[in-house]
Amino acid sequence: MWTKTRSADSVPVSGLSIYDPVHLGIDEHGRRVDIELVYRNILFGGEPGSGKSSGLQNIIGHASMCTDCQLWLFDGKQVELGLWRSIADVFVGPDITEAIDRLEQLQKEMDRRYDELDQVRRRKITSVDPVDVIVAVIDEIALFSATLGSKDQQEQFVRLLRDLVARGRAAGVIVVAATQRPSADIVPTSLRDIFAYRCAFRCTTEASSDTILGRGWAQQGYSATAIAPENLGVGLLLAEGGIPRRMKYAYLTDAHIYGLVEHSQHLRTQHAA
Ligand SMILES: Nc1ncnc2c1ncn2[C@@H]1O[C@H](COP(=O)(O)OP(=O)(O)OP(=O)(O)O)[C@@H](O)[C@H]1O
Repeated sequence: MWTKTRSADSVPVSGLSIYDPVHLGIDEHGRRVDIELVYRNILFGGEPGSGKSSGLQNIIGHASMCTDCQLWLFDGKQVELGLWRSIADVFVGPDITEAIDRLEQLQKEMDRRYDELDQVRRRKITSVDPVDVIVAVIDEIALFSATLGSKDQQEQFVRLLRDLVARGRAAGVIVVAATQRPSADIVPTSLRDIFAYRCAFRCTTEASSDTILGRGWAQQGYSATAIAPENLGVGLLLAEGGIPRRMKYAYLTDAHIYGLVEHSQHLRTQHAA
């Protein structure tokens, strides 16, 4: 059982809250990298096979151990997030119509929460409120915004995504998104800039790296092109107002995920009882 006096290098696996820091990995000095995800969003980008899913899996792993959040998984590739399917509150495969329906549902829920907050003259939900934080994980953005469906549907998907990233935070809607196509058509500046956390895994060009981190970082020496192809799971993590931090993500094997899923089912059943 996790207690607040745990040692600095252990990672709690039970009794977590989505309001707790989320462990992602270690930096190049061997220090833990934990992020405050609540009230924020995170974007992962990098070439195929660079390790982006280890970023997603760590966040889902944390959320799976929390009884104060819902997991909404949008898996354009169907198999990337599939291991978590049995504990997901919503699971959308490569189906643009369903993805749009679900994002609209999230948008309505966000607006409903803002109406309620407004009525009680508050600006954001907190851990004492009896509402779940919703963690919406989208892998891969490009499949929904540029590959599946019609142009109209793709544009609608991007509009909804942008609105949720821009306005969802205080209403307890967190967007975690990944793309293996870090280009301006998939991640326009207006979308990129509203993610508080951005992480670039290995990229082939400085322009791609800047597409994720923000213009100018490559010129200042922070380019994900410098990550060697064999350094899987290494990324440059940028937090609002900071400088990119090179880090290595913790890696969850399939066996770890099976274990977490089983434990999560147990936690959720206990919580519902
Ligand atoms: N943090 C990590 N530590 C060690 N190895 C890793 C790590 N992350 C990924 N790998 C290795 O790299 C392989 C590819 O990683 P992963 O599937 O996460 O890449 P990806 O960027 O999500 O790929 P895609 O763009 O196809 O979704 C994994 O199967 C694993 O072997």
